[in-house]
Amino acid sequence: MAKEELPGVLILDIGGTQGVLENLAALLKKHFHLITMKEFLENKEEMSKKIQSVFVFECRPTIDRELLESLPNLKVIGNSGVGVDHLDLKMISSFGVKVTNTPHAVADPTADIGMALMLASARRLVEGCQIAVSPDTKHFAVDWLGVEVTRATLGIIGMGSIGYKVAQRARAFNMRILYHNRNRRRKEEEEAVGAHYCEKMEDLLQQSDFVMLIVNLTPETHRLIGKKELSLMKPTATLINISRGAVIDQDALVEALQSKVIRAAALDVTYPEPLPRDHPLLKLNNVIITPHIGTATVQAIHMMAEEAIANILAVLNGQPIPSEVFPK
Ligand SMILES: O=CC(=O)O
Repeated sequence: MAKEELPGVLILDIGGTQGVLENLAALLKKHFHLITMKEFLENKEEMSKKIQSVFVFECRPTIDRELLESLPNLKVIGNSGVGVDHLDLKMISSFGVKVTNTPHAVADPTADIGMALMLASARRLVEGCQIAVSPDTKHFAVDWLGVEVTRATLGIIGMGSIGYKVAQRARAFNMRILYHNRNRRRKEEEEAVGAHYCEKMEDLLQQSDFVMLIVNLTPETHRLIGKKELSLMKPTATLINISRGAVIDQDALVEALQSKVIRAAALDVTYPEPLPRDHPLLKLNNVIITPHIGTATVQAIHMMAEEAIANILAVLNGQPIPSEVFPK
C-alpha cells in the first residue's frame, strides 16, 4: 500500500539515539504513514487531518489539550510502556480518544531491574565498582559488608504482572515472599511462587528485609510510603522503587536514609527525573539510583512498539483492543 493510503500515526519527539529512532520508525512504517512532530508542525493543516493515532514512547512527552484540538481524526493514543500517569486520561477521553498501553512487553525487563537493584544494593555493588577503579586507596571488603538476598524476606507492594515476575525470580533465591495488593491473587498463583498475602501493608513493612514498590501511580498511591511507613520498616531493610518516584515521599526518604531509619534505598525512579545535581539523595552512599531504565533493553523497546502497534491497529480496525486503559 502506498504510504499516503496508510493510516497516519504521529510520533512524538522521543529523543534517544538515532539507531533506536530508526528501528522504531521502520516498525511503525510497516503499518502507518509515519508523521514526525517536525513534519506535523511544518504542515499542520494537511497533516492534522491524516493523523488517526499518536505513538507515545514511554512517559517522556505528554499530550495536551491544544494538540488534541488540532487532531480532528484522532482515535487512539498508543502508549509504549505501561504507566500512563503522564497522560490526562479524563481529558483525552472527553475527545473520544482511546488510550492503550503495553503491560506484557514491560513485565520481564522491569522485574529484572527490580532484582538487579535489590542485588546491587544488598551487595553494595556500586561502591565496590568505585573502589575497584580507585587503585590508590586501600580498602578492605570487611569495612563495607553487604547483606544477603538469599533466604531474606521480600515484601512486594503491587502484585501485578511485574510483581509476579519479581516473585518468580525471588523464589529462585529462596526468598520468603510477602505481598500486598488491592486484590488478592488466586491461591494457585500464590502457591506457584510461594507468596503470602498481607492484607495490611504495615505487616509487610514490619517483616520485610527488602521492600519493592511496583504499584501504578494513582491518587491512592501518591506518597504511599512516607515517614510513618518508613519508620515501620526494619533498620536493616532496603527500599527498592521500580514504579514511579511520587509513590515515595522523597523528603521523608532522605531523612530516613540520613538517620539510618532504614539501611538503604535503590531507586529506578525519582521526582523529578533526573534529580538536580545538588539533590541530597545524590550525596548519600546508602542509595543507588538508575535513570528510569526498567524497559531500556533492545528487546523491550521492540516488543513495546509491537504491542503498541497491535493496540492502535485494533482500535482503527474496530477489533477487540488488547490493552486499553480507562479513566477512573
Ligand atoms: O516506566 C515504564 C513504563 O511505565 O512502562
